[in-house]
Amino acid sequence: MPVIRTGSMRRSSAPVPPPVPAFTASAGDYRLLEEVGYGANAVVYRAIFTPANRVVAVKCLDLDRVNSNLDDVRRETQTMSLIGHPNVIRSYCSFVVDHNLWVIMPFMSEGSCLHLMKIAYPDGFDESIIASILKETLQALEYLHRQGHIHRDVKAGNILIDNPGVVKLGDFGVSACMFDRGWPQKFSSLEPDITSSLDYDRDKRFSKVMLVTIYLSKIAAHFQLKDAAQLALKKMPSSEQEALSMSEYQRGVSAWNFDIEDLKAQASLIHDDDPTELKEDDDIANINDVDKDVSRGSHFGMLPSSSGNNCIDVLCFSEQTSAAVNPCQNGLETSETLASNLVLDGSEQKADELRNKGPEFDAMPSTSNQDPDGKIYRSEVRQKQRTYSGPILQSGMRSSSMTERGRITGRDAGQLVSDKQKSGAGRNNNLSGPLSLPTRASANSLSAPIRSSAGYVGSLGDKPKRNMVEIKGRFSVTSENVDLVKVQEIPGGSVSRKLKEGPSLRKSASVGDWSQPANAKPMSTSNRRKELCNNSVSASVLIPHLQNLVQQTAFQQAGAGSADEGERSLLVKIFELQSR
Ligand SMILES: Nc1ncnc2c1ncn2[C@@H]1O[C@H](COP(=O)(O)OP(=O)(O)OP(=O)(O)O)[C@@H](O)[C@H]1O
Repeated sequence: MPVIRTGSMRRSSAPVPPPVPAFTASAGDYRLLEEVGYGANAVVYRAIFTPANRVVAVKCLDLDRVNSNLDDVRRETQTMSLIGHPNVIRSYCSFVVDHNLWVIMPFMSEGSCLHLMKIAYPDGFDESIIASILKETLQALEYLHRQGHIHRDVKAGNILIDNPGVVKLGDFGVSACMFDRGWPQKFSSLEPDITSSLDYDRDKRFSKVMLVTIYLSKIAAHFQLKDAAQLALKKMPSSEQEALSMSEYQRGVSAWNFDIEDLKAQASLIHDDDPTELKEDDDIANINDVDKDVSRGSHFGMLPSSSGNNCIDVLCFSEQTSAAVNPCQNGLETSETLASNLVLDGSEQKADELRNKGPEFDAMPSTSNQDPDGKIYRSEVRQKQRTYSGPILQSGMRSSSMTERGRITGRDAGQLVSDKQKSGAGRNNNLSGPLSLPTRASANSLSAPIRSSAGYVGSLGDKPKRNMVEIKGRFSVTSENVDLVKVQEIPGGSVSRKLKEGPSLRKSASVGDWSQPANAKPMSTSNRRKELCNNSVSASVLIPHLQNLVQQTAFQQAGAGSADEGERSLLVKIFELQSR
């Protein structure tokens, strides 16, 4: 039984392939063995290339059947022969035999993901396996997109696996070249409903986001096939079951619930001339560089700009905030420093707010008694804050390795995913793909809801435009992390209001007792600094947590429409947090 070993999918551990012999375009040189798969237009055989005694796959396309669409055949063979990427299957050569076109390609011994699921993983792959396969598949897609190709048929049956765990994307039968008829048309033909009337200049970043998301959602939906066991038993599904399966797939895809206008609006906020922005073509490539950035402290390879950019990058913000609220480690930075940072980045209003709250913030009561091991805790804070701020790195992803998490987490993709999550959170918590929502549904109180530039606020239907402008860049989170009042602004937030006003606040405050006591005396600057040094840890930890709780509760409320239930769950989560 084939085993997918996620670790073995790393290229470094893959054995060096033998040199490719000169394959000939002569049918006599190939001995067809067994049939290994078939699709709409082709049968695929395992075969031996006898001159070199080399195992290959021969895809026999029935030209009679594809007669009406020879262009597609030409495109497929052309594309495959030009491919040069370890995650994309290439063709060694192709030639016509009778009414068939033979395409000679590397033999992928484990077959397709669909095939594997049928025979060995009837309930679908584990999340870690999915993550690995997705990573490799995204690399393939990133390469293809750079070359101007759109695959248009990404599915489990077209993701092929070789013995040491090599993943290759195959089947270019319906792929499109962006340079053929102009980009927008091609892109529209990918997902006509979604991409009508795209303007290349305005929407190019959006397009990248869309492509990645569409692919992710489709792949994820495929990996969640639940009828694979039945197929494995070679039972034909009944028409009802087939319909059910199809609807499951469609839900898997549509659960992303694309809000095109919102995405376009966000895309248009990103300035391409910003030096800190990635080049357009580097967006997806950046996905692969995440690991390196993690070690440098910037998860997504997006560095914050101090020049008022509109970069949607909550992560980098979190870095600044961590620093700012950890004066012990980074020199003394108080609310004034935070405010300056905000001004630097063009968020004067937030800066003013923060200045006004400066004494409050600076004089937060001590929790040092409750945190005797403050230093260690503080160092954890930095890490945790980073994690919370990542657009896609949330609770479930934390359980898998940072490497895999990061690689699947592009800034734009994550942002879009977060948008989809926020918009669909109330309805379809389980449908947005195994990489995020299932874990989110079961998220504990510490998991950060995925955030985007548009923010959860907009997603809940309260003045999305205003919120988007407020939240763009990294400042929204900054102010929320240090400014508890911000929590109150969450719409539908009867819970948050209660959190502030009601006894539950007092209770939850016992976690870190971070609220300013009414009778607190003003402290001297040095005391305040010491206190801040101690308190900032709990404040920086607690506030985002509580905020996340509130967000989650707000999501739940939006879905369930039950304030009481949301409040109860909030209390439960606060209790969990407290006990940690
Ligand atoms: N190189 C290969 N090595 C091993 N198996 C392969 C290879 N290529 C294809 N297969 C198997 O054959 C099946 C059909 O191949 P392919 O998808 O290329 O055919 P198709 O007719 O283009 O299919 P579709 O209906 O998706 O268009 C795949 O799902 C896979 O199981």
